[in-house]
Amino acid sequence: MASQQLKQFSREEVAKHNTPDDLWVIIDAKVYNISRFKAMHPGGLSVLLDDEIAGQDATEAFFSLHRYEVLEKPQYQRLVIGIIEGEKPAIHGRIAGELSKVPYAEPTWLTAGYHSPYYTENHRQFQKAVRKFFDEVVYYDSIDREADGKRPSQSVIDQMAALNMHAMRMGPGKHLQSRVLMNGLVTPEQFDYFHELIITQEFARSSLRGYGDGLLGGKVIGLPPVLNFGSEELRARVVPEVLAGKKFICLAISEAHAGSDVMGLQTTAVKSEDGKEWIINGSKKWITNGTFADYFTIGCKTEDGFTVILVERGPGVETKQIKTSYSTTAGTAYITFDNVRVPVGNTLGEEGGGIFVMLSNFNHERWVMCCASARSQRSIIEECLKWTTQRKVFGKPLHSQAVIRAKLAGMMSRAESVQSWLENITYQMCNMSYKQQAGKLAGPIALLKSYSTSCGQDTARDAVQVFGGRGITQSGMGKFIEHYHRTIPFDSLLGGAEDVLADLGVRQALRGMPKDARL
Ligand code: HEM
Repeated sequence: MASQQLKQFSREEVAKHNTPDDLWVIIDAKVYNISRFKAMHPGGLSVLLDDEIAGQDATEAFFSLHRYEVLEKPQYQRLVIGIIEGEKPAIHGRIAGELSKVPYAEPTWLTAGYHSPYYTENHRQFQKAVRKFFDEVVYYDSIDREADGKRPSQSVIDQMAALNMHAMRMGPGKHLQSRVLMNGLVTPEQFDYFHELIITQEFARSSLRGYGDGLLGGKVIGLPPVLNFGSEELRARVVPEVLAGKKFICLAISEAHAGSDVMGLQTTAVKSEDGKEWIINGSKKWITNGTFADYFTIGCKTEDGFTVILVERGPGVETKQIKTSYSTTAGTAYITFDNVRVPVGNTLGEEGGGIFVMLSNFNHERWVMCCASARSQRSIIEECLKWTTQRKVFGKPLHSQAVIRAKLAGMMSRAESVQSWLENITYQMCNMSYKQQAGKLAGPIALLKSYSTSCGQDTARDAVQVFGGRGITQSGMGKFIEHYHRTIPFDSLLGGAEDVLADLGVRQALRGMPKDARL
């Protein structure tokens, strides 16, 4: 019910209702009758009967123990019986599509009064529309699916397809040609890596981690080899249905036997006697979206070395769910291939040229992960700033403690540095060909990925300290901190382990050392 239609009460009137059988409280100007609810209150009865709560203004006490969303639930909305005369509710929760005013909760380009050389007016309009879409369409599905572990709802996938969001998540390129993007807000020619960064960051902001990967993360990494190295026939058949969200694809490289050591993989592909088919045997592990994928972009050992092949789900392909520390909505799978026959035309790139196919894929994949990591860190800062402001210790807000402020300083500095470096690299990507990117950016992107995920891990650890027990509790005030802390190791492993990537970055740099340089 709108505030103006509510019955008005004076604070003196509310104060009279302070007994177990007749119990009212005021929260943010609204009057709640909790006489019947008190017995069901998850926090117990006694806290509600306290002299400072019963019949009193419990706003501060309430917000130091509950998230705003508790008040939004229909079963609790029903407890509202009126409003304090002459007052209006002043506190709000999430407002779909809006920018946050909490410091550091948005990157500087989205913060009032700050400037950026990278983003145009078109990027700004695009960001607004994308945020509104993710807040309205994705957020609640993300919470529900993360909880029940089912794959992202097809209705969300379809709504994204209608805006050509699946195509945009593949970055700029020919696959966008003649598509209407975001209801025509950006043309395929205008669409650049900053538009893609916006999609990835808005998505990371409004979805939980397992869901984030579940919502076609496999396509983001599994489709590029088809797009860039598949035959025309294969592309014409596979790409449209995947970008329409009708069929699902995943990238299957790592195995129980090997991960970063791609040459140590044991899945084999041998040619049939007539040379027309590959016969594939082996297994793959930790494959995102594998449980529901129709297509598998897989790395195999072949006579000439390492070859990437597109396999379609069919006889001999079996997928089993792996339970990881995030939800099964990501569809993480163990996959077995037993004498799977695939036309040789499904080879992606040259036979024996799989390493090149993989390497050219890695840059974009890792950059996407950096976009998401930078954005998730900000969401954690927002949670921490709100919590340390509303939580009182020794009669003062939690942030009055210097040790807490020191943790916040670390979080803010890390998020800002990751975003600034990311935007610089994104700008380079906008001005380089795909080939130039492979040559010049493989090192910097590897270093940035390693740096941003290690920043994320530091921020997760600090946030748990700031939230205390709530930071390890799956419901209530710290639920997003618990989730972040539990799932952050994914960021630091997917797309290359942190240490391996840091080393790759240095080795790439050393390759560019001038021979005549001396101290
Ligand atoms: C309309 C009024 C209220 C409603 C609908 C309500 C609802 C809830 C719900 C749903 C929870 C558990 C969910 C969660 O973890 O967030 C909870 C926990 C709790 N509530 Fe309330 N509550 C109300 C008022 C109050 C008030 C006035 C106090 C007074 C201090 C209070 C104290 C607590 C405590 C101590 C907990 C346990 C918190 C924890 O486990 O960390 N509640 N309440």
